[in-house]
Amino acid sequence: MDKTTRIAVGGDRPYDVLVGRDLLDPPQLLPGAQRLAVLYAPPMRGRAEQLAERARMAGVTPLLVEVPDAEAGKHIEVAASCWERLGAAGFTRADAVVGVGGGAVTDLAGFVAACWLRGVRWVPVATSLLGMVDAAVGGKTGINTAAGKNLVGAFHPPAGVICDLAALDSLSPADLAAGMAEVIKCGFIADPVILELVERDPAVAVDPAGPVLRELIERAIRVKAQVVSGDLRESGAREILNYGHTLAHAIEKVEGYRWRHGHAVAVGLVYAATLALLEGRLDAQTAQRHRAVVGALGLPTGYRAEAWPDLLATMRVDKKARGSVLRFVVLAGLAHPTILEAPSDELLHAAYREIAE
Ligand SMILES: NC(=O)c1ccc[n+]([C@@H]2O[C@H](COP(=O)([O-])OP(=O)(O)OC[C@H]3O[C@@H](n4cnc5c(N)ncnc54)[C@H](O)[C@@H]3O)[C@@H](O)[C@H]2O)c1
Ligand SMILES: O=C(O)C(=O)C[C@@H](O)[C@H](O)[C@H](O)COP(=O)(O)O
Ligand SMILES: [Zn+2]
Repeated sequence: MDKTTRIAVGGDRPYDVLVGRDLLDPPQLLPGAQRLAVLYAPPMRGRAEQLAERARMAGVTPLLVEVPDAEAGKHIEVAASCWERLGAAGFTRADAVVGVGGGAVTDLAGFVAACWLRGVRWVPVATSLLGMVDAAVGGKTGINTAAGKNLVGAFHPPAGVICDLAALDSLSPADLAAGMAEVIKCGFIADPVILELVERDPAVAVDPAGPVLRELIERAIRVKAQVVSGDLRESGAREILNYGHTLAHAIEKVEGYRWRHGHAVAVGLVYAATLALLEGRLDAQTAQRHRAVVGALGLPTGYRAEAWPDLLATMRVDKKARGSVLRFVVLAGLAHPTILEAPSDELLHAAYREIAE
């Protein structure tokens, strides 16, 4: 039997992230729950049904709720339809929500739970790499709107997080690579050992059957757990987890949410490094390391030149902006994140020209 790792997340409402194989028991994390709404998208139907069966065996009544896959599920109308289902089933504050899937489904499930009766318990069962290392941990929940990515949401910590490594066996190579973008983000902002493990052999690093991926997952979760333990509501330190995301979210919006989040983050990391290099804050070697690691994972390192005006306009509604002042997370050195306040449009554009295709 494979061992389960427990990573503690602190704060006012502490919980554990469980990392292991064949973990399918959210009711254990939800004592007293009588009903569980199990939200899932079609690719994870089998896993959701298995989980529902396990809940039934534990004396808990499951309500299976299928939602559209990926970003199509992070929509107010989908959330509203979930609330209708909870209402029809008479969900009370004793009951709970479980999201089984990638980051999109767990973001939606957390948001549905955050708003129902002003907040019921929830557990994300992360099935994608990105979900395990990032989306399921930390209590940020939300949906997209016409105005932008994740602009509506709530901070609502889960009762616990389940990362079932067995799920990764069926994840596509493109989604594995997307998850690696958030893993290396953690390497650049806080844990350079992550970068060394990836650089040693990128193909081995992303192999779910190999010896390295689990260590990378646990390292990335520890970085996130440590940051959010001290700053759930992103009043300061948590902003470092947004490294690469100012441009990434703009690319996602310009692409109509058809790009993978992790792919957009990959471009955003290279952009943020270039910005810091041109501003004189980051050395050329560390900036170049971004491009090399991102490229070695088969992730994109640039974006369309002609998209710049749209990207700049979208970045102005980034959550880190204050009034008309844009703010970027940039590195002043490896594992030394800082905030770049009010960069000029000339600097922003010059950095973009370096990554434009
Ligand atoms: N809340 C947060 O802190 C946070 C952090 C990072 C990202 N996010 C959000 O997470 C989302 C991205 O998550 P993602 O990369 O997991 O994308 P995703 O949820 O869209 O999943 C990608 C695809 O993989 C499929 N999938 C998931 N698990 C699978 C498995 N085990 N086998 C086969 N297919 C599987 C999904 O059904 C989907 O088609 C974005 O919406 C992003 O904004 C949130
Ligand atoms: O948890 C955080 O904080 C992050 O910034 C992690 C990001 O990887 C994630 O994509 C998050 O959803 C972005 O948050 P947002 O507040 O910019 O929407
Ligand atoms: Zn992200």
